[in-house]
Amino acid sequence: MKLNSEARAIYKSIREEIKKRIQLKESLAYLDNFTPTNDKEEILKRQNYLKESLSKIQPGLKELLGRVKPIRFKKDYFHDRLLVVDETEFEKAKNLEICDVALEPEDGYDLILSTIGYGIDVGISISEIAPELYILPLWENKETLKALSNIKALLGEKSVANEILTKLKELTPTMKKKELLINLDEIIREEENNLNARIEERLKEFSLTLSGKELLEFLKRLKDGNYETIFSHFSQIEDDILREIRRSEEKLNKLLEIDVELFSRETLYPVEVPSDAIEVLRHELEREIKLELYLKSREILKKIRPLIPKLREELKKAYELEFLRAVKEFTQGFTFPTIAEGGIGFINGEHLFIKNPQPVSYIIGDVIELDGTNGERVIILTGANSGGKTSLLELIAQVTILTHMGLPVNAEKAWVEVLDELFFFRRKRSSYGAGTFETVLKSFAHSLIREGKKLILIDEFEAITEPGAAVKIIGELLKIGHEKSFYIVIVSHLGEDLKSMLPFARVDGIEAKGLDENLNLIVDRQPKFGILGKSTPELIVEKLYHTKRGQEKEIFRRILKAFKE
Ligand SMILES: Nc1ncnc2c1ncn2[C@@H]1O[C@H](COP(=O)(O)OP(=O)(O)OP(=O)(O)O)[C@@H](O)[C@H]1O
Repeated sequence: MKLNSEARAIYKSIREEIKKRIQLKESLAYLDNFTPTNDKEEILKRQNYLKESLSKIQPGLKELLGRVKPIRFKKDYFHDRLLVVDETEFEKAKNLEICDVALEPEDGYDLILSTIGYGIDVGISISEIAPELYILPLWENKETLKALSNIKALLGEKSVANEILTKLKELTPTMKKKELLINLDEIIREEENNLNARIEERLKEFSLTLSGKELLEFLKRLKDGNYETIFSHFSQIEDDILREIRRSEEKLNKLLEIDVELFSRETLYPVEVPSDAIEVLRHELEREIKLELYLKSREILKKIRPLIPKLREELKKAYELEFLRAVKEFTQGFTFPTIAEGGIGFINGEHLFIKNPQPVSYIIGDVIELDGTNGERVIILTGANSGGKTSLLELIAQVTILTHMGLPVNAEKAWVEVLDELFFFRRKRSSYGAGTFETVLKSFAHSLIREGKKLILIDEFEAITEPGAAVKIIGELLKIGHEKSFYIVIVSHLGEDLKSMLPFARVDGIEAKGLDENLNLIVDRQPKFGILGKSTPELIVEKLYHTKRGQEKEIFRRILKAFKE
């Protein structure tokens, strides 16, 4: 379906409304499947798809879908492993571009994999050589897997995400160790501090026990040359310290699943783990964890590999679901229009961007029957200033565009004919120069050229030229439009003149009903069909008559009287 630039702006604002409700970037692409089309079958297909899918959307989905993140299995090069193969396999192995390949084992690798019995036995496939490529993204996206599983549960369906999560649990101890490795320094230094604090405590106690009577006893033994007891006394504290060191070491060994003497015994206070010892340990642990991670990943991948395509499907479905959820949120209270022949009509349409709008019913053509209408295709919309004429044109455009997108529309009921083109011409407030007049006139003429089914909405054209000329121009344009069976709604204050020129046209009027208790205009946004809209000057005069005093009041009384005669 073709839209001119201002109609396109309305389409864009509708798209924006849906877009801003979509939480996942990956769901945005689905919007492109709903561009306005003049293909009736396609519209009906979209309607059927939405009717079925929107009914599945439930309130709890928003939060769950918001937690879905893309799971990307990206190819990587593993510098930590060497694949040893024989000559016949060398090319094939190299072409995988996943890790170094050699004919003989070499030093400097954490993992040696081989097809010819040098290290861990593997076949030449990515899932055997680097199973982490699949397993790590899944592990890192456990939240997404949980969300997918809950989404499916909410829809009463089974999810492979659940199965994958169960299998991934086998990786938990290895991953915990990996976590510990990141904080290895802090863990060791913390234990070191604890240990030194405990030793300090012991030393303090020890010095206290030396005071007083015991000190005299000590001196006596010293005089007697009885060094043994003195040594035994001091070695007791040494034993105590060594016991504390072992306690700390056992704690660390248990935590890190190792068996090493970490603390140096050379100085007993303060004790310290030398930095290079930590580095050696880190390296050792890294190798161990890598191997463990590789082996477990391989094991898990064997079981879940067949589930990955289904998982991809589920993710795609989740993106689609999020798109549908946003559409449902946006179209709350809307209805699917009936695709009909003979024009555009709706009951209780509500403007998308006016807060608490008054619902308006309208008809162009003979798609439905409303009192006061007679199947007219060309309509002149007249009426009170700020009555809602522009807003009604916008509402007609919104209903038309939504229909052609295949979406439900913002009305209680609607009947819309499939159109080839939609034109919307806004009133150009900014300039009244000849340039503007010329361009506007050209684009009006342009809208009438091509054949096809068209809806042309024009907002107050006379604003850019003098009323006399406007009647002639508009009159002629509308005649051409009528001859070509286009649907046209034009906002104009020249209703009376145009009506006498164009017997085929209907003149509708939006009217002010009167003044409220604060003397503000009460406008009935619902146009009266076939009735020229009274403009509001009379009500303004009435307002002034009521609010002014003395001589001024008298003037307004006389004007008001003139209106009533
Ligand atoms: N159906 C509606 N319900 C509630 N408010 C509305 C409705 N239609 C229009 N309005 C409000 O009325 C005001 C005037 O609307 P609009 O600009 O469409 O009037 P207009 O008749 O085109 O005015 P003008 O005579 O200046 O061209 C706007 O603030 C709009 O939000």
